[in-house]
Amino acid sequence: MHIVRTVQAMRHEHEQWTGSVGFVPTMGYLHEGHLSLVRQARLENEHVVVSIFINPTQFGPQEDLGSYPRNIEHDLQLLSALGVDVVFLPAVAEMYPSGFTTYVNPEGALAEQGEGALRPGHFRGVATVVLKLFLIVQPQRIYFGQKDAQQVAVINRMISDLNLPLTLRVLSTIRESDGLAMSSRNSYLDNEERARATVVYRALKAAQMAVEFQQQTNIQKIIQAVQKVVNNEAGVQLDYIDLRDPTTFLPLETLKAPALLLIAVRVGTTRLIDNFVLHADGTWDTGTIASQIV
Ligand SMILES: Nc1ncnc2c1ncn2[C@@H]1O[C@H](COP(=O)(O)OP(=O)(O)OP(=O)(O)O)[C@@H](O)[C@H]1O
Ligand SMILES: CC(C)(CO)[C@@H](O)C(=O)[O-]
Ligand code: BAL
Repeated sequence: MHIVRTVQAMRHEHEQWTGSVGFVPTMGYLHEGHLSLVRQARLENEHVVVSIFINPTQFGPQEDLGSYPRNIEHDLQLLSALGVDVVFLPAVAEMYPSGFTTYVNPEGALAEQGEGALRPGHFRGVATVVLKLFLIVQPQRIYFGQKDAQQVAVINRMISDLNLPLTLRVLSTIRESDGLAMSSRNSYLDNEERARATVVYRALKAAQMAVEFQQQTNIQKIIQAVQKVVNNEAGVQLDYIDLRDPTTFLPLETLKAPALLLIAVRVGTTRLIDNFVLHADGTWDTGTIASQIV
Protein backbone atom coordinates (compact mmCIF):
# COMPACT_ATOMS: atom_id res chain seq x y z
CA MET A 1 0.00 0.00 0.00
CA HIS A 2 1.40 3.39 -0.99
CA ILE A 3 0.98 6.42 1.21
CA VAL A 4 0.83 9.52 -0.91
CA ARG A 5 0.91 13.07 0.43
CA THR A 6 1.00 15.33 -2.61
CA VAL A 7 -1.24 15.96 -5.60
CA GLN A 8 1.68 15.33 -7.92
CA ALA A 9 2.47 11.94 -6.35
CA MET A 10 -1.21 10.94 -6.56
CA ARG A 11 -1.25 11.84 -10.28
CA HIS A 12 1.90 9.78 -10.74
CA GLU A 13 0.19 6.71 -9.15
CA HIS A 14 -2.74 7.20 -11.48
CA GLU A 15 -0.52 7.30 -14.56
CA GLN A 16 0.67 3.75 -13.84
CA TRP A 17 -2.87 2.37 -13.77
CA THR A 18 -5.22 0.89 -16.33
CA GLY A 19 -8.65 -0.24 -15.14
CA SER A 20 -11.19 1.28 -12.82
CA VAL A 21 -10.41 3.32 -9.72
CA GLY A 22 -12.72 3.22 -6.69
CA PHE A 23 -12.37 6.06 -4.19
CA VAL A 24 -13.47 6.38 -0.54
CA PRO A 25 -13.04 9.88 0.96
CA THR A 26 -12.81 9.95 4.77
CA MET A 27 -11.67 12.09 7.67
CA GLY A 28 -9.99 9.08 9.32
CA TYR A 29 -10.39 7.46 12.76
CA LEU A 30 -11.81 4.57 10.81
CA HIS A 31 -14.57 2.20 11.93
CA GLU A 32 -16.70 -0.53 10.32
CA GLY A 33 -18.80 2.11 8.52
CA HIS A 34 -15.76 3.32 6.59
CA LEU A 35 -14.46 -0.21 6.12
CA SER A 36 -17.74 -1.36 4.56
CA LEU A 37 -17.20 1.31 1.87
CA VAL A 38 -13.61 0.22 1.33
CA ARG A 39 -14.59 -3.45 1.01
CA GLN A 40 -17.21 -2.61 -1.59
CA ALA A 41 -14.73 -0.45 -3.50
CA ARG A 42 -12.24 -3.34 -3.40
CA LEU A 43 -14.86 -5.73 -4.83
CA GLU A 44 -15.81 -3.43 -7.70
CA ASN A 45 -12.54 -1.89 -8.90
CA GLU A 46 -9.04 -2.75 -10.00
CA HIS A 47 -7.55 0.07 -7.91
CA VAL A 48 -8.74 1.46 -4.58
CA VAL A 49 -7.81 4.85 -3.14
CA VAL A 50 -8.83 6.04 0.34
CA SER A 51 -8.23 9.63 1.43
CA ILE A 52 -7.81 10.69 5.03
CA PHE A 53 -8.13 14.45 5.34
CA ILE A 54 -9.77 16.43 8.14
CA ASN A 55 -11.10 19.22 5.96
CA PRO A 56 -11.00 22.56 7.81
CA THR A 57 -13.38 24.34 5.42
CA GLN A 58 -16.36 22.17 6.42
CA PHE A 59 -16.05 22.99 10.15
CA GLY A 60 -17.66 26.10 11.64
CA PRO A 61 -15.60 28.35 13.94
CA GLN A 62 -17.23 26.88 17.09
CA GLU A 63 -17.00 23.27 15.90
CA ASP A 64 -14.63 20.41 16.74
CA LEU A 65 -11.89 20.77 14.10
CA GLY A 66 -9.16 20.93 16.78
CA SER A 67 -10.39 17.93 18.74
CA TYR A 68 -11.56 15.71 15.85
CA PRO A 69 -10.21 12.19 16.66
CA ARG A 70 -7.09 11.01 14.86
CA ASN A 71 -5.20 7.70 14.76
CA ILE A 72 -3.37 7.49 11.45
CA GLU A 73 -1.21 4.48 12.33
CA HIS A 74 -4.24 2.36 13.21
CA ASP A 75 -6.13 3.61 10.13
CA LEU A 76 -3.23 2.59 7.88
CA GLN A 77 -3.13 -0.91 9.41
CA LEU A 78 -6.86 -1.38 8.78
CA LEU A 79 -6.60 -0.15 5.18
CA SER A 80 -3.55 -2.25 4.42
CA ALA A 81 -5.38 -5.37 5.66
CA LEU A 82 -8.20 -4.63 3.18
CA GLY A 83 -5.84 -4.44 0.21
CA VAL A 84 -6.11 -0.70 -0.46
CA ASP A 85 -3.64 0.45 -3.15
CA VAL A 86 -3.15 4.08 -2.15
CA VAL A 87 -3.94 6.17 0.91
CA PHE A 88 -4.01 9.86 0.00
CA LEU A 89 -2.96 11.80 3.09
CA PRO A 90 -2.49 15.45 2.13
CA ALA A 91 -1.53 18.26 4.51
CA VAL A 92 -3.90 21.23 4.75
CA ALA A 93 -1.45 23.38 2.75
CA GLU A 94 -1.46 20.82 -0.07
CA MET A 95 -5.24 21.09 -0.44
CA TYR A 96 -5.54 24.80 0.38
CA PRO A 97 -2.30 26.49 -0.65
CA SER A 98 -1.81 30.11 0.24
CA GLY A 99 -4.06 32.31 -1.91
CA PHE A 100 -6.79 29.66 -2.31
CA THR A 101 -10.07 31.42 -3.21
CA THR A 102 -12.21 29.11 -5.36
CA TYR A 103 -15.12 27.31 -3.67
CA VAL A 104 -18.03 25.15 -4.83
CA ASN A 105 -21.18 26.64 -3.33
CA PRO A 106 -24.22 24.35 -3.32
CA GLU A 107 -27.44 26.37 -2.91
CA GLY A 108 -31.08 25.86 -2.02
CA ALA A 109 -32.79 23.51 0.44
CA LEU A 110 -30.27 20.82 -0.30
CA ALA A 111 -27.40 22.73 1.26
CA GLU A 112 -29.20 25.29 3.42
CA GLN A 113 -31.76 23.23 5.35
CA GLY A 114 -31.22 20.37 7.81
CA GLU A 115 -27.50 20.09 8.54
CA GLY A 116 -26.90 23.15 6.35
CA ALA A 117 -29.05 25.34 8.60
CA LEU A 118 -27.24 24.21 11.76
CA ARG A 119 -23.81 24.21 10.15
CA PRO A 120 -23.73 27.25 7.82
CA GLY A 121 -21.05 26.82 5.14
CA HIS A 122 -20.62 23.12 5.93
CA PHE A 123 -21.70 21.84 2.51
CA ARG A 124 -19.66 24.51 0.74
CA GLY A 125 -16.60 23.04 2.47
CA VAL A 126 -17.68 19.46 1.72
CA ALA A 127 -18.46 20.12 -1.96
CA THR A 128 -15.22 22.03 -2.46
CA VAL A 129 -12.96 19.40 -0.94
CA VAL A 130 -14.81 16.50 -2.54
CA LEU A 131 -14.59 18.04 -6.02
CA LYS A 132 -10.87 18.68 -5.48
CA LEU A 133 -10.37 15.09 -4.32
CA PHE A 134 -12.27 13.77 -7.36
CA LEU A 135 -10.04 15.80 -9.69
CA ILE A 136 -6.89 14.64 -7.92
CA VAL A 137 -7.78 10.93 -7.60
CA GLN A 138 -9.82 10.68 -10.85
CA PRO A 139 -11.96 7.71 -9.82
CA GLN A 140 -14.71 6.04 -11.85
CA ARG A 141 -16.65 5.05 -8.71
CA ILE A 142 -16.97 6.87 -5.41
CA TYR A 143 -18.30 5.42 -2.16
CA PHE A 144 -20.31 7.28 0.47
CA GLY A 145 -22.29 6.23 3.56
CA GLN A 146 -26.05 6.70 3.93
CA LYS A 147 -25.40 7.86 7.51
CA ASP A 148 -24.55 11.29 6.08
CA ALA A 149 -27.69 11.38 3.93
CA GLN A 150 -27.66 15.09 3.15
CA GLN A 151 -24.00 14.93 2.16
CA VAL A 152 -24.96 12.15 -0.27
CA ALA A 153 -27.72 14.33 -1.75
CA VAL A 154 -25.37 17.32 -2.13
CA ILE A 155 -22.68 15.22 -3.84
CA ASN A 156 -25.25 13.55 -6.08
CA ARG A 157 -26.52 16.97 -7.17
CA MET A 158 -22.99 18.27 -7.74
CA ILE A 159 -22.19 15.25 -9.93
CA SER A 160 -25.24 15.97 -12.02
CA ASP A 161 -24.88 19.79 -12.09
CA LEU A 162 -21.19 19.71 -13.00
CA ASN A 163 -21.40 16.67 -15.33
CA LEU A 164 -18.79 14.76 -13.37
CA PRO A 165 -17.99 11.40 -15.01
CA LEU A 166 -18.53 9.39 -11.83
CA THR A 167 -20.74 6.67 -10.43
CA LEU A 168 -21.88 7.38 -6.88
CA ARG A 169 -22.30 4.28 -4.72
CA VAL A 170 -24.18 4.78 -1.45
CA LEU A 171 -24.00 2.05 1.19
CA SER A 172 -26.18 1.39 4.23
CA THR A 173 -25.42 2.78 7.66
CA ILE A 174 -23.40 0.40 9.82
CA ARG A 175 -24.53 0.27 13.44
CA GLU A 176 -23.30 -0.89 16.83
CA SER A 177 -25.19 -3.86 18.30
CA ASP A 178 -27.54 -1.49 20.20
CA GLY A 179 -28.40 0.43 17.02
CA LEU A 180 -26.16 3.48 17.45
CA ALA A 181 -24.83 4.48 14.03
CA MET A 182 -21.06 4.16 13.93
CA SER A 183 -19.34 7.55 13.86
CA SER A 184 -15.87 8.78 14.66
CA ARG A 185 -17.54 11.29 16.96
CA ASN A 186 -18.95 8.48 19.16
CA SER A 187 -15.48 8.45 20.74
CA TYR A 188 -16.34 11.79 22.42
CA LEU A 189 -19.05 10.10 24.50
CA ASP A 190 -18.33 9.03 28.09
CA ASN A 191 -20.04 5.87 29.38
CA GLU A 192 -23.16 7.64 30.58
CA GLU A 193 -23.51 9.63 27.34
CA ARG A 194 -22.88 6.50 25.28
CA ALA A 195 -25.85 4.82 26.99
CA ARG A 196 -28.02 7.90 26.36
CA ALA A 197 -26.97 8.06 22.70
CA THR A 198 -29.03 4.92 21.95
CA VAL A 199 -32.01 7.31 22.11
CA VAL A 200 -31.31 8.24 18.48
CA TYR A 201 -32.04 4.74 17.22
CA ARG A 202 -34.91 4.23 19.67
CA ALA A 203 -36.52 7.47 18.45
CA LEU A 204 -36.22 6.51 14.77
CA LYS A 205 -37.62 3.07 15.63
CA ALA A 206 -40.62 4.69 17.34
CA ALA A 207 -41.39 6.55 14.11
CA GLN A 208 -40.91 3.45 12.00
CA MET A 209 -43.26 1.48 14.25
CA ALA A 210 -45.92 4.20 14.14
CA VAL A 211 -45.85 3.98 10.33
CA GLU A 212 -45.52 0.23 10.02
CA PHE A 213 -47.86 -1.01 12.74
CA GLN A 214 -50.31 1.87 13.23
CA GLN A 215 -50.34 2.91 9.54
CA GLN A 216 -49.64 6.45 10.73
CA THR A 217 -49.35 8.81 7.75
CA ASN A 218 -49.70 12.14 9.57
CA ILE A 219 -46.23 13.68 9.56
CA GLN A 220 -46.83 15.68 12.73
CA LYS A 221 -47.89 12.51 14.58
CA ILE A 222 -44.81 10.67 13.36
CA ILE A 223 -42.57 13.52 14.46
CA GLN A 224 -44.32 13.66 17.83
CA ALA A 225 -43.57 9.95 18.36
CA VAL A 226 -39.88 10.77 17.93
CA GLN A 227 -40.01 13.89 20.12
CA LYS A 228 -41.62 11.89 22.94
CA VAL A 229 -38.73 9.39 23.02
CA VAL A 230 -36.05 12.10 22.89
CA ASN A 231 -37.74 14.33 25.49
CA ASN A 232 -37.83 11.40 27.93
CA GLU A 233 -34.03 11.09 27.79
CA ALA A 234 -32.21 13.44 30.17
CA GLY A 235 -29.13 15.23 28.82
CA VAL A 236 -30.15 14.91 25.17
CA GLN A 237 -31.24 17.89 23.03
CA LEU A 238 -33.08 17.45 19.75
CA ASP A 239 -31.62 19.66 16.99
CA TYR A 240 -34.19 18.49 14.43
CA ILE A 241 -36.39 15.64 13.33
CA ASP A 242 -37.47 15.93 9.71
CA LEU A 243 -39.07 13.93 6.96
CA ARG A 244 -37.54 14.93 3.63
CA ASP A 245 -37.31 14.04 -0.01
CA PRO A 246 -33.96 12.22 -0.36
CA THR A 247 -33.03 14.01 -3.58
CA THR A 248 -34.18 17.62 -3.13
CA PHE A 249 -34.18 17.64 0.67
CA LEU A 250 -37.45 19.57 0.59
CA PRO A 251 -39.71 18.76 3.56
CA LEU A 252 -42.47 16.23 2.79
CA GLU A 253 -46.01 17.11 3.79
CA THR A 254 -47.40 13.64 3.36
CA LEU A 255 -45.62 10.38 3.87
CA LYS A 256 -44.64 9.02 0.48
CA ALA A 257 -41.71 6.92 -0.55
CA PRO A 258 -38.88 7.46 -1.08
CA ALA A 259 -38.52 9.45 2.10
CA LEU A 260 -35.83 10.16 4.63
CA LEU A 261 -36.54 10.36 8.32
CA LEU A 262 -33.65 12.45 9.63
CA ILE A 263 -32.58 13.19 13.16
CA ALA A 264 -29.84 15.26 14.78
CA VAL A 265 -29.30 15.42 18.53
CA ARG A 266 -26.75 16.69 20.98
CA VAL A 267 -25.67 14.35 23.76
CA GLY A 268 -23.75 16.66 26.07
CA THR A 269 -21.51 18.52 23.62
CA THR A 270 -21.46 15.73 21.02
CA ARG A 271 -23.61 16.12 17.89
CA LEU A 272 -24.98 12.90 16.41
CA ILE A 273 -26.96 12.47 13.18
CA ASP A 274 -28.84 9.49 11.83
CA ASN A 275 -31.64 8.57 9.42
CA PHE A 276 -33.89 5.78 8.22
CA VAL A 277 -34.76 5.44 4.51
CA LEU A 278 -38.32 4.63 3.51
CA HIS A 279 -38.54 2.80 0.19
CA ALA A 280 -41.39 2.75 -2.32
CA ASP A 281 -42.22 -0.90 -1.51
CA GLY A 282 -42.96 0.07 2.11
CA THR A 283 -39.72 -1.35 3.52
CA TRP A 284 -37.26 0.64 5.63
CA ASP A 285 -33.51 0.65 5.36
CA THR A 286 -32.28 1.03 8.90
CA GLY A 287 -28.75 -0.14 8.09
CA THR A 288 -26.71 -3.12 9.22
CA ILE A 289 -25.42 -4.17 12.64
CA ALA A 290 -21.62 -4.34 12.37
CA SER A 291 -21.33 -7.76 14.02
CA GLN A 292 -23.49 -9.21 11.23
CA ILE A 293 -20.95 -8.30 8.57
CA VAL A 294 -19.04 -11.40 7.53
N1 LIG B 1 -21.90 4.19 10.32
C1 LIG B 1 -21.59 4.38 9.05
N2 LIG B 1 -22.04 3.52 8.11
C2 LIG B 1 -21.73 3.70 6.80
N3 LIG B 1 -20.96 4.71 6.34
C3 LIG B 1 -20.48 5.58 7.25
C4 LIG B 1 -20.77 5.46 8.64
N4 LIG B 1 -20.15 6.49 9.28
C5 LIG B 1 -19.52 7.21 8.34
N5 LIG B 1 -19.72 6.67 7.12
C6 LIG B 1 -19.26 7.20 5.85
O1 LIG B 1 -17.86 7.26 5.80
C7 LIG B 1 -17.45 8.36 4.98
C8 LIG B 1 -16.47 9.18 5.75
O2 LIG B 1 -17.12 9.74 6.87
P1 LIG B 1 -16.39 10.39 8.10
O3 LIG B 1 -14.92 10.17 8.00
O4 LIG B 1 -16.91 11.75 8.35
O5 LIG B 1 -16.86 9.42 9.26
P2 LIG B 1 -17.86 9.60 10.43
O6 LIG B 1 -17.68 8.47 11.32
O7 LIG B 1 -19.19 9.91 9.82
O8 LIG B 1 -17.36 10.83 11.18
P3 LIG B 1 -18.17 11.95 11.88
O9 LIG B 1 -17.85 11.77 13.30
O10 LIG B 1 -17.56 13.12 11.19
O11 LIG B 1 -19.62 11.81 11.59
C9 LIG B 1 -18.72 9.14 4.64
O12 LIG B 1 -19.16 8.76 3.35
C10 LIG B 1 -19.68 8.66 5.70
O13 LIG B 1 -21.04 8.74 5.32
C1 LIG C 1 -16.72 13.43 2.44
C2 LIG C 1 -15.73 14.00 3.46
C3 LIG C 1 -14.50 13.11 3.56
C4 LIG C 1 -15.27 15.37 2.95
O1 LIG C 1 -14.38 15.95 3.84
C5 LIG C 1 -16.40 14.17 4.83
O2 LIG C 1 -17.43 15.08 4.80
C6 LIG C 1 -16.83 12.86 5.44
O3 LIG C 1 -15.95 12.19 5.98
O4 LIG C 1 -18.01 12.49 5.37
N1 BAL D 1 -19.30 12.90 8.24
C1 BAL D 1 -19.54 14.28 7.87
C2 BAL D 1 -18.37 15.14 8.16
C3 BAL D 1 -18.62 16.19 9.16
O1 BAL D 1 -19.44 16.01 10.08
O2 BAL D 1 -17.99 17.24 9.09
